[in-house]
Amino acid sequence: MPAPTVDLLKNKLGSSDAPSISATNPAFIPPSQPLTPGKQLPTSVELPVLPAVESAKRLAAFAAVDRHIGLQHKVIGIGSGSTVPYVVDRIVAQGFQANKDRVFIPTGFQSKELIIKAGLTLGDVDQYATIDVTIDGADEVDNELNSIKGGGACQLREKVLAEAAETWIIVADYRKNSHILGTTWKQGIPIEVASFAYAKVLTNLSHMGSPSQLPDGKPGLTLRMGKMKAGPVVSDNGNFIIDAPFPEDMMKDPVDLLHRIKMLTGVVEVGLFCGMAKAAYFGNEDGTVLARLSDGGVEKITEVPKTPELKAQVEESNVE
Ligand SMILES: O=C(CO)[C@H](O)[C@H](O)COP(=O)(O)O
Repeated sequence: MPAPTVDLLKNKLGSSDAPSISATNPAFIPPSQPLTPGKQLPTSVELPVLPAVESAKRLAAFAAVDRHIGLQHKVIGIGSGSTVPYVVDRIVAQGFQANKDRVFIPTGFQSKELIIKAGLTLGDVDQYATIDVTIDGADEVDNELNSIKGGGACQLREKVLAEAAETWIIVADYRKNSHILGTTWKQGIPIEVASFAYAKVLTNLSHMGSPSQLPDGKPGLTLRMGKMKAGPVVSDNGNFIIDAPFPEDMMKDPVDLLHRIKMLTGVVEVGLFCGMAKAAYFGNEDGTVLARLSDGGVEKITEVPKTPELKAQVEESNVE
């Protein structure tokens, strides 16, 4: 493993004259907390008050980091979306000692920026083919912890990092917790395609049963178009994105659907992640977190501490 940029980390994480920048909001600069061994540890951290859904995302992210990112985890995958910045915030809150010899692998432009702005060490999956833990968001999660991903058009790298990870964890708010995929995420399965092949793949998907219009009159099978940009969305990998909804009876068997779509020539990756997650954490509006595990176990976490316990443990053990 290459040596981490300790000086950069110290600046961002540990020194009192360089306050850490919040990954959630780069413009929010919390009071600096010296993390130097031997200094008194802060007992609590004031977290910004957030709207209910944001607070739910933050809780899920904090609980997942606390449970799955320990000192032994040195190569960590960072997913994409609006929940993941809280994952980075919590990792940063574990402190300098915990982070100084870790490397972080992004799933796209957004998470790369998060990693860099947090002062963490950036790596890539071509350097680290095996990742200890990847934590990522999801657009919807079913009973079996299968998920739809790609709302942010990052599903190719997200799936590579999910597959490379020994442990892949989902973080989301309560709205993503479903029985059957497509119940709440109605815009369809995000499919990354080679740009020149999009028209052929659209035709293939239509023949497979993806409707051009939804029952409520909203658009069905579509090439995803840019906002504030004329033309289609182009992924971080230079490809187009198709959103393909399917009827409920087809969504009930996401593994079969995944295999059928993946076999279409021109498809690069499908935003169906089946049988990959070890656990999913759903933050609730009431301040609790629902953890659903791949073995079918369910746990309600009633309290997520403001400060990660790991930070105190590591720093206490380093007190001179
Ligand atoms: O798959 C994704 C990006 O491609 C995201 O993880 C997914 O869209 C969830 O995002 P958010 O946390 O904003 O709900």
